[in-house]
Amino acid sequence: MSEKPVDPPSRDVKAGPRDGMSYSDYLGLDQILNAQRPLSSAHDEMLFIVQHQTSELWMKLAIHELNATCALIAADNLQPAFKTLSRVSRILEQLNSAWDVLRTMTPSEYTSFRAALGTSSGFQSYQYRLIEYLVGNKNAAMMAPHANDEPVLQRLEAVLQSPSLYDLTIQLLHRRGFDIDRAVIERDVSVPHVADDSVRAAWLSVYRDPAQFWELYELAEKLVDFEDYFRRWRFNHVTTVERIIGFKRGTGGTSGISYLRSMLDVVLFPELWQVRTEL
Ligand code: HEM
Ligand SMILES: N[C@@H](CC(=O)c1ccccc1NC=O)C(=O)O
Repeated sequence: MSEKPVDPPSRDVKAGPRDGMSYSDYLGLDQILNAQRPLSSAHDEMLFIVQHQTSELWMKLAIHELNATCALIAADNLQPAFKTLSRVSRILEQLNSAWDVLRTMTPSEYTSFRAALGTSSGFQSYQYRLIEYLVGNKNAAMMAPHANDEPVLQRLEAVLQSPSLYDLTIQLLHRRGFDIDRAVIERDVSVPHVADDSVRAAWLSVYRDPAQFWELYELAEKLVDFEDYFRRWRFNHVTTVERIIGFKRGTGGTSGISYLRSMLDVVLFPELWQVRTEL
């Protein structure tokens, strides 16, 4: 019996001709695989570079999915928002597992090339800052490292001034009939949301009767999932840092461990955590 001929892959005519396009061309591997330029002869610097580059790629996807999630929630289109939010949590899981690779680097191995890093630091990751802003950890001061990069500054500023994932969720609660304080709906979105009784009361109603508010209940749990994974990322970071550089100051100019530990206290969706005590 002869085999059915395989159809050629479909082509997107908008993108123009692609004859002869290879795997490498499509993925831009020339750029990606030539972007590892160690500054020292230390063996482990390659690990350090690849670890950060892969993290930045996953962050790029997380931003793409978070932007989509925000638009979907604003449009009351919750089912697809659940999918994009789940994907973001899975990306964080990926980033969390990646710490296991970096943890194989000892303090002496890191010290052998740390000086080459100069004043560069993860503190200057604009994609990380975009994620923090998108999910509501707003702090205008964190734009300072990007003062000389106008396009990045504009992106950060736009997200800083836009409602976060949680602001949009609270607006959704309001649209679905919950009595949310006006001050919360009309708040200045460029600063972090502060826990509010009317929001907590709304979530309490949702959690007390999931069957009646199933979509909101599912959204709430997806948000808790996200924050849970994000907390794990922060914890993995601070623990790895302590293990590798102890209490040395950070290259980015912060106190290092004490600064990173203070970030463990950030609560993105406070009422969703508070409500648990009342159930
Ligand atoms: C040897 C490994 C690492 C060490 C010793 C380290 C150390 C530090 C320190 C000390 C800070 C505080 C800022 C400073 O003063 O520099 C920091 C911030 C940061 N690091 Fe790392 N880090 C490591 C790996 C990573 C990796 C793999 C990532 C992933 C992208 C990362 C992302 C960040 C981010 C985003 C911040 C800013 C955090 C915030 O402002 O809340 N770091 N890191
Ligand atoms: N802040 C780190 C340096 C560091 O980890 C780093 C340096 C350059 C690019 C990314 C980095 N990763 C996370 O902060 C340190 O103080 O050793």
